[in-house]
Amino acid sequence: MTTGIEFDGVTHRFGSTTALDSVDLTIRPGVITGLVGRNGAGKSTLCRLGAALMRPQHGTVRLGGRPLWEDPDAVAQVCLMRDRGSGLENLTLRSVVGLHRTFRPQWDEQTFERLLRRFDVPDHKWPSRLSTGQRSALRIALALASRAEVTLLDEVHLGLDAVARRWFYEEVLADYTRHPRTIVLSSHLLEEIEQVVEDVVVVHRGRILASGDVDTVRAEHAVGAGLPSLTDVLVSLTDTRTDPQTDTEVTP
Ligand SMILES: Nc1ncnc2c1ncn2[C@@H]1O[C@H](COP(=O)(O)OP(=O)(O)OP(=O)(O)O)[C@@H](O)[C@H]1O
Repeated sequence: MTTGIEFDGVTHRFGSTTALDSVDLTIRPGVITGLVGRNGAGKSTLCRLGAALMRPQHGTVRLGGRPLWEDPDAVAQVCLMRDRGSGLENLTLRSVVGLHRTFRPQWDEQTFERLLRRFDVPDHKWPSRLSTGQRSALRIALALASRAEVTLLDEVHLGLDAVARRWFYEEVLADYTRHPRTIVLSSHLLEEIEQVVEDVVVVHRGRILASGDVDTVRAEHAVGAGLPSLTDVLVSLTDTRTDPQTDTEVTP
């Protein structure tokens, strides 16, 4: 059985910044969801709360209906991989793999080793000595081989070159097809993830402006003939400018 994530009235602030504002959202179980939004929209905050890295200040995050923060078993079902701050830098590769072997019950060593080979990641170096793209590939290999019920990939592929990004999308789809589960891809590369995701969530200034299956969200924002791209949708929802006459924001 696959598990989804529910955010129920979640508000989270950092000082005077409201990163998430009364968010009600369901990430459907067993689906690949794209999490999109402009810089500072709240995507990483959603991911961190979805992996219980932080406790929501208001509201509840649930995994398969169970409050996540209070439930260590549920937390163990979530794998969040980010482009930074995952602690890789201070460990040897052997220790990193050892931790995954211990704490990820579905850990698949063969998949991990195959992905390191495909992305040409040297396995004799400390993660801190890898290039940016090699470190991204290592994180991707760790996340996919973990086979967690819920996998959150927060901008994890940004360091990859164009060819490696194509492999990344192939690998995510292939692994998902063999082992269907809930995967969230947070990314600014909208045209690329559009090929891979089934659902999309648009976040802006801590609020959810649109969510649902990609074609429905695109159809809801169609202007003329044909469906707009996800970039068009994001622009139409968030491109605010200031009117110099009134000093107020206008949306085109
Ligand atoms: N640790 C923190 N301390 C203070 N403010 C923070 C912290 N983390 C996030 N914020 C603020 O919360 C808001 C949401 O940030 P978040 O990182 O979730 O956005 P994002 O959508 O992931 O952005 P980006 O696409 O630029 O990575 C931003 O205004 C950010 O400055």
